[in-house]
Amino acid sequence: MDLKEKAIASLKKHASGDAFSRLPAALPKASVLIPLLLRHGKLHALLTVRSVNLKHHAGEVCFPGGKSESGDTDETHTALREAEEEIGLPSHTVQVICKLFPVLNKAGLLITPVVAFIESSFTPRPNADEVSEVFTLPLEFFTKEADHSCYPVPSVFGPTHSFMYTDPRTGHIHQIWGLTAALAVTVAALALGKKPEFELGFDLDDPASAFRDVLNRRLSKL
Ligand SMILES: Nc1ncnc2c1ncn2[C@@H]1O[C@H](COP(=O)(O)O)[C@@H](OP(=O)(O)O)[C@H]1O
Ligand SMILES: CC(=O)SCCNC(=O)CCNC(=O)[C@H](O)C(C)(C)COP(=O)(O)O
Ligand SMILES: [Mg+2]
Repeated sequence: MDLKEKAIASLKKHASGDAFSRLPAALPKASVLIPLLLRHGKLHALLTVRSVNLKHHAGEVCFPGGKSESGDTDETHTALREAEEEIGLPSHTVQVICKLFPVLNKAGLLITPVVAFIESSFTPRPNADEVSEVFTLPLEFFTKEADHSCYPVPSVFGPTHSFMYTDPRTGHIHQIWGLTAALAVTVAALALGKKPEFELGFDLDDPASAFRDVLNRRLSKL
């Protein structure tokens, strides 16, 4: 099996399917698309830098995504629609792999991560109202200790991860932390089938139970 097929098989084992579609309907929902691509024979992930003019998370690094709208048929539709709006990613060129476990953020938004492969040749067209920059980086970056640090503040699971990535194309230094870092670390570990050099905070063979525990704990506090 090649790299991509291996990643797909491994990610699919952790698909949440529709196990969470019966959560409290009143919860506001959002989706993020975690776009993977092959570049120079390696798996890469695509991230965006949010416009400094946004009300929430201004200037922060995140995956394409946003809040669910009434016309969306499901979480995947939300993720694809948002990615098309934010970076001009045509939905029909996207190979959706699976949905992962939803996470509840501090604002009470239930966020479903949707993992997908996009074409290696994709050229982003960022919508300047929402996105100031788009970059890709090797997924294995999120398994390495070199540019990683940890804050003893609880995040999605375990402590808050933070990475400093220097983009060799632009020289820009991006901080990737919090929710986005937690998702990147999870997808890197699952897709590459590799434990990170730092403490992951959950069992790589059974991330579902860790995610379910975190979600139930958060839901019980609502
Ligand atoms: N055309 C537009 N111009 C400026 N901001 C927009 C916009 N469309 C959406 N937004 C804002 O962009 C943010 C992300 O939206 P979405 O959920 O669709 O990704 C939201 O703001 P905040 O994140 O500041 O609340 C939303 O209000
Ligand atoms: C809660 C944290 O961890 S903040 C730390 C770093 N920032 C992030 O990880 C960005 C997290 N936010 C997002 O991904 C988006 O705002 C999201 C919650 C998906 C909503 O999308 P939208 O703001 O409408 O387009
Ligand atoms: Mg958005």
